[in-house]
Amino acid sequence: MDVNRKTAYNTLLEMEINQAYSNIELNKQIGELKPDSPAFVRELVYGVIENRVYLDHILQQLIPKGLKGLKKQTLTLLRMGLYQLIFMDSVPDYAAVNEIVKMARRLVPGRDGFVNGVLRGYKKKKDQLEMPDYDTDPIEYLSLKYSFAEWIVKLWSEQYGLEKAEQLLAASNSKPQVSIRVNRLKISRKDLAEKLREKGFQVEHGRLSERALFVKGSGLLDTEEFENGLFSVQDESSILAAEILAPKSGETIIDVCAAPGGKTLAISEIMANTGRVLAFDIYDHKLELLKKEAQRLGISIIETGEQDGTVLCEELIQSADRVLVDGPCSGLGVIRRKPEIKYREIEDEGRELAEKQLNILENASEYVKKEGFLLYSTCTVNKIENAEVVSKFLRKHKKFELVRSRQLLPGVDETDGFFICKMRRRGS
Ligand SMILES: C[S@@+](CC[C@H](N)C(=O)[O-])C[C@H]1O[C@@H](n2cnc3c(N)ncnc32)[C@H](O)[C@@H]1O
Repeated sequence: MDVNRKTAYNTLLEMEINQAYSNIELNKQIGELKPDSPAFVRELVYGVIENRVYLDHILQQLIPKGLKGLKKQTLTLLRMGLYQLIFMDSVPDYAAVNEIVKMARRLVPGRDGFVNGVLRGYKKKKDQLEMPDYDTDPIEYLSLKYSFAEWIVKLWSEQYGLEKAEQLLAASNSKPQVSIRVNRLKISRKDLAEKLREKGFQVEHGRLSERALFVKGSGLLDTEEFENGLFSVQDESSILAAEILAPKSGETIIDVCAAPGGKTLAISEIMANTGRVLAFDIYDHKLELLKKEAQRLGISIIETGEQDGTVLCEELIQSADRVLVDGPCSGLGVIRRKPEIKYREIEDEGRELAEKQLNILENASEYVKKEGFLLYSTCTVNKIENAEVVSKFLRKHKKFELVRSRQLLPGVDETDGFFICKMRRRGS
């Protein structure tokens, strides 16, 4: 069996069966099976993930009984075969079909004839396949054009209008630029930019943050600058969130949903590693990465602890100058990095998550000292989880006032889709 396609198959099947994350699973499978062409594997895996809704729409038309009764193994092979036939010009059609049929013979015995028939059926029927029409059903049309679950297209068109929703869909399918946060405890932005340029990287200044750089070139994480903690890879939106929180040296900061720690570390750098940063998360093991990164960056002011943000911790009441709530969310702002989010189902368009987010925010607000600040952020583009959570909070908690709020959008701000809302606790 072709090791490249087998690696892609294992990754896609694990995602299908166990909801594995694409990047983690792909790296694991590449490490174990050692394919000859990791680039081919990546293209096939991400191609299938990014086009899954479209591929399934075509398969529905080729399989009279529909996809519901198919084994996950068979469906995965069909998606891989169809993706190669439609999108991979480098693979001849006969190879796309034959290789997948060979795999079917081994992996789903007895179903190879069916797989062969469906893939050959595509070649015969491809000009007769039906596509929805924008004027008749714009939601279904956009869902297929950009290969997104219909519920997301509907949600964005209700919240932003059809035109802006389409911009968001297109931008979410684009590749993000690599952005890094300069560790100004160790080096200035200008000096780091120079060092990286000397090594052949293309470097530009960030657009929103004074400590961000955009870097193009391969091997960034193999540089001595990375090893020595001169920078971290982080989207500019997250760096901006830490800058808007504006922590000062010597203050006490609480980060209630801190792992894996990107913002906690940015906050500590802004504080010049002076003061106290309490970093909590519900999963203790996820805080290990934060501790390791703190060492690499030369940060010593972070104290970590396992704590459920939905439970009020009495000891922390009014103990912090600033509190960050970067809570769990639907992730609709980071589809550029995690394309599988395009077809994940989320309970009640995010309303269930919003209840949890509000609960965590309310507890966290108790930790803020008088005249201190509270920052709520998410990596999603969904008003139910963003503006609505904050409005509910502010309506109920009159001792807090809004300072500023901003929804960053891919395609507009060239960042992840990211929501930042800063509030202040009144003095009396
Ligand atoms: C968006 S991530 C945080 C990212 C982090 N702030 C950063 O910048 O790297 C949300 C985090 O919330 C944590 N989480 C989920 N439910 C929680 C809860 N009830 N209490 C505390 N943390 C929770 C998750 O484990 C996850 O690490």
